[in-house]
Amino acid sequence: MRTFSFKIDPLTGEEYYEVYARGRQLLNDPHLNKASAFTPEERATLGLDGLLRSAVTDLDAQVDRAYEAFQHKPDDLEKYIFLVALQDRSEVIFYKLVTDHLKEMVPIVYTPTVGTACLQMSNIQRRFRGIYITPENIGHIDQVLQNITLPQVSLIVVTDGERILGLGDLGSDGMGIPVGKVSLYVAAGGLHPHVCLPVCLDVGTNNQRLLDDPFYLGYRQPRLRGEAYERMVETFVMAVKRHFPDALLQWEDFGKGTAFKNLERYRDRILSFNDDIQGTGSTAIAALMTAMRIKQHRFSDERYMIVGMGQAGTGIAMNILAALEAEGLSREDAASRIFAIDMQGLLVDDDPALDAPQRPFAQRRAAVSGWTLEAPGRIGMMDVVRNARPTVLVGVTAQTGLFSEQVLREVGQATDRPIVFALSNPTSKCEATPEQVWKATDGKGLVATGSPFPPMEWNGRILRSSQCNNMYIFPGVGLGALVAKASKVTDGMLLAASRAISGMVTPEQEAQGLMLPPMEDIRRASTEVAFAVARQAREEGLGRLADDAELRLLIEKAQWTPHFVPYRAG
Ligand SMILES: O=C([O-])CC(=O)C(=O)O
Ligand SMILES: [Mg+2]
Repeated sequence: MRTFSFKIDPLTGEEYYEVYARGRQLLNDPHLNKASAFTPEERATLGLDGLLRSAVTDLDAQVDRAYEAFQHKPDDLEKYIFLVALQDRSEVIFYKLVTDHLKEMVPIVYTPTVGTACLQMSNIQRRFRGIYITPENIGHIDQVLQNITLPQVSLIVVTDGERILGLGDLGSDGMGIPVGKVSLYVAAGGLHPHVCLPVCLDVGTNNQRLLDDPFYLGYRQPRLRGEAYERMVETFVMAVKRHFPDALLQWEDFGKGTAFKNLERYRDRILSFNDDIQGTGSTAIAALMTAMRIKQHRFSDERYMIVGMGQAGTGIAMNILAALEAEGLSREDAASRIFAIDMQGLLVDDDPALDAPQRPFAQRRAAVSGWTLEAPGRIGMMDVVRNARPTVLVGVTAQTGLFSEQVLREVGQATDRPIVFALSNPTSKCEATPEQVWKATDGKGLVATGSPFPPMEWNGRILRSSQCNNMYIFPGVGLGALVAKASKVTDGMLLAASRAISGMVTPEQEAQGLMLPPMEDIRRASTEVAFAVARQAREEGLGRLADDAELRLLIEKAQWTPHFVPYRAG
């Protein structure tokens, strides 16, 4: 049942909510609760008399008070728990706090702390957010979607929890990730919290720790697989299409096998994209575009080693391939510059075990048959480093410290400015810290990581690493696609997003080694991405036919900043 409607006073043009909820119900609804900021008039007319303490404060004072309490929390997990509890009390106070202190808050509500939280979700969770769909309730999915109390659903982030960050299968404890992504859609992208829905497809888990944990709150079964799984996803997607035909669906942290399938199966059928394949791939290529400017190189001047051909590795490899082809290289010539390593070692074209996403990135056997190997057989990372002498290193393996000092040193000798992307999340899974890269390369490495790291002083200079995280892409892509009323998210739209992000990096930032805008600029970055995406959608004939100025205005109008709207009793 609706608890309020958004209205505009025809006489004054004032925006307000006509509120049907009263008293405790109002205070218990995080979308409506203003807590001590309810005005005396609202208190009198909405049944709040006596339910609040005497003082009437404004939003700024509420945020100051919350920030003070936040700072007293002893560690990051406690800070996370505090912020989630605040969000459960009042979305507006929560988002105002997060946007006012973005740099400090993002690593708590998002990567890396959200990873720590997901590892203990069943123990720390107080209230549930979003919706959980299981093999038991998928049969009445229409009822489930009717239980959503949001006034409108425009944006859905969905996971099945199989590959949460670099932490693996966390079942529905992984719901922390869609919740965290939604926080960035609002704080960075500017979407209204009333239109964003986190969803967990709780199909069970193969994580024995969770299955054995008496406190685990998820669907306590081994993962649903095969046709039954695919049927469930199809039923979900069709229900989304029926109930929220204009919404954008973001696929998040699925396992590799299902992620590629879902993306291909649905990318032309509904407005959707995969954050881990396309979002991470687009952010990485944006950072590489900047790196080429810094080095005054073309993509074809570099040799690329990608370790870990999961979703991120494959997405990045596809974008590098496209960038090389855009410089005029043939597909074959372009692919020969990419050395992709997965479980079996370097991907080589005579390996019968290659899967479809790996195949375009396999080296020709003839190209590597003359290599000197550490041991015959499998071609390992060190063999590639020694023989191919890569100048760009991308790690997406969830293997902590994989890029050893020796690897980094050798790459440092292959080029003036080695480019090292150690992208696994959270911090505990990083392949190499920026400090390790700089120490091994005499401060010359251009470094990006998935989780944030502090800068470092080196011979009197400040060196900075970039947080190459899909947070630079997804909020703006979602906003831009929605504002443009695009029917799908295309590769062209994602490329436009990457160009916009790279274009924001200033020469001063480049001089410090930054390849992406600093995190403090994430809101502006999202606006630029949204504009680039909407414009590209128009160029491709998939979006609104508005001119650039109109698109800018539409985006500006769509972006919400946290504030309270006056309430009138309805
Ligand atoms: O959530 C993040 O920080 C980036 C991401 O999508 C992942 O690591 O799966
Ligand atoms: Mg992800």
